[in-house]
Amino acid sequence: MEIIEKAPAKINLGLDVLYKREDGYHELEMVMSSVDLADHLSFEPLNKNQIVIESNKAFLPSDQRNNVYQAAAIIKERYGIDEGIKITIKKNIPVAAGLGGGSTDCAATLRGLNRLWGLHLSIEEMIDIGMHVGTDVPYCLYGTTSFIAGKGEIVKVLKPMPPCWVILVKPRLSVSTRKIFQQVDTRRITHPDMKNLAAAILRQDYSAMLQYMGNSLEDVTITKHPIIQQIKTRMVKYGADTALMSGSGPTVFALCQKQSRAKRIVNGVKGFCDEVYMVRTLG
Ligand SMILES: C[C@](O)(CO)[C@H](O)COP(=O)(O)OP(=O)(O)OC[C@H]1O[C@@H](n2ccc(N)nc2=O)[C@H](O)[C@@H]1O
Ligand SMILES: Nc1ncnc2c1ncn2[C@@H]1O[C@H](COP(=O)(O)OP(=O)(O)OP(=O)(O)O)[C@@H](O)[C@H]1O
Repeated sequence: MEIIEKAPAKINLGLDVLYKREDGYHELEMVMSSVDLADHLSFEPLNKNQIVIESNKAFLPSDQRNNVYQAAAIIKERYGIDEGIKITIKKNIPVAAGLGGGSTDCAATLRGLNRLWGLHLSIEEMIDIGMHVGTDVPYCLYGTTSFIAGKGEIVKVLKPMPPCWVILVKPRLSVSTRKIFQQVDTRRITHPDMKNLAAAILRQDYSAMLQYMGNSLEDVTITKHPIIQQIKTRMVKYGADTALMSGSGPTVFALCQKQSRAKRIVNGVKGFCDEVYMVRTLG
């Protein structure tokens, strides 16, 4: 029997870093949503008691460095599963981009193995395993517009964000989330208002949502990579309602409501950046 799971990319409509915690991580408040750009994972039983990872991207690790491998290994150990598994990842989400690719693959693996092995794991158990792999995994397990707090483990589902077009632009550079957090000085960064952002989404108020969107990490990443600011400026010039960096970057996303305008933005950034996606929000 083969099982398929879809793993959608996330965007940060908002990200605020409150303070550095004693455990070295940062206390966050975020609002995340998912878009219809997704990896596809398939799960097949193996005769040998092994975890085998295959993917369409040669540069992705296939051993314990892969988030998918880590999730499968924890499940096998915790629940004493003596069965082998082959997991094939069709990677469509850009890697190390701020779009949560590794975390969403991990969440899809928890869902897939839960089904395949009939484990009946609760969402709390899956969140507990997921937090050992990545702090965006709890959100990805829900995968629907949410307010997130703590290190990433507290998820409060909101309503779906008001539907619109999302244009994703990934400049040709990779950003280390850990290094960006190391450079954050919480007294000097901006602190976007996540509670009002969540309230705007609950009211389905598109213009208030735009007003409260913001990302505390943007200035830190832009200082290292000014091209991110150039992409933002270009997208607004071509008609975006707003343009913001996702996560720790470097991907920038723009929002707009009209398809014709979304196409104009895509044409305006193509040539400047070659990795451009025009997608919809997920309901
Ligand atoms: C910045 C975000 O993309 C926002 O969505 C995520 O919080 C990052 O999630 P991720 O890519 O799954 O990253 P993780 O592997 O969990 O964390 C990478 C590194 O970011 C830093 N980190 C992450 C989350 C957090 N609440 N505080 C932190 O300081 C830590 O140094 C950690 O080692
Ligand atoms: N299944 C996977 N998909 C993508 N990256 C993976 C995976 N497993 C491990 N990695 C590693 O994780 C690192 C970060 O990749 P990922 O795409 O998750 O970053 P990201 O989009 O910036 O995440 P976030 O937005 O949560 O910070 C890369 O160096 C990559 O090699």
